[in-house]
Amino acid sequence: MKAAVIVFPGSNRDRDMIAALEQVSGHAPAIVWHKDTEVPAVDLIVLPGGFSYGDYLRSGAIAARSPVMDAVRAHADRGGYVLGVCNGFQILTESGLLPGVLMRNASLRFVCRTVRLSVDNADTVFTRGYGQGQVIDCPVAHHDGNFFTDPETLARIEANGQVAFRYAEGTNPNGSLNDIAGIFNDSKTVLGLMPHPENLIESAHGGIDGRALFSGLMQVA
Ligand SMILES: NC(=O)CC[C@H](N)C(=O)O
Repeated sequence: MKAAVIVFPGSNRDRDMIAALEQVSGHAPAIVWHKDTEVPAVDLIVLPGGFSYGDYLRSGAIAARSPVMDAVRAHADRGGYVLGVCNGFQILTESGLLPGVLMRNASLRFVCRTVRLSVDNADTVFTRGYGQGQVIDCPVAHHDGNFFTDPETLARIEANGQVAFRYAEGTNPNGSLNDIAGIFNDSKTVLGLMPHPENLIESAHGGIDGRALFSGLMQVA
């Protein structure tokens, strides 16, 4: 599995993501600046967390229009894997690669804590390291994580197995519709999620529940 991590001005989880990918796969990912117009030939492109462009306008809105995003879209159109975490998820919705929007948290507060997630669809490349319905710990740190969409799109996402993770056990930190924490595109090759699995990779992090996402992904040649 070859991976590339895109870095935007204001990304701050890029180093954590690079470390997680390297630790689980044994290979350092390519690092691509958002102004580049080409991404090396890789299996997986990752949009990391952070505050791209200071979250001005809307979180992820300006990054979604960065020069590199045409190459990310072309990769996704070819069926290449794309993972967006937190600000990366926001960039994926803002660029139309995933449906819905991420609104301000219902509390109007920045939330930084560990939540519980249930794995809603374990039959994908991203989630096959988990059991169906498995409940895991995962940290969140965001102010715009409140997933929202129109009723027709929500029904389609639900019917098509596009919900990857749901906040479990009353831990929804932001008011997301149907407790949605992460979704896939229609073909399950693009995943966006608000929690940070890259921050639960080794026991020094306080747990390793995020590791199976990366080890499952790395099974791709
Ligand atoms: N940790 C992050 O990626 C933060 C995401 C985003 N800037 C927010 O606060 O909503």
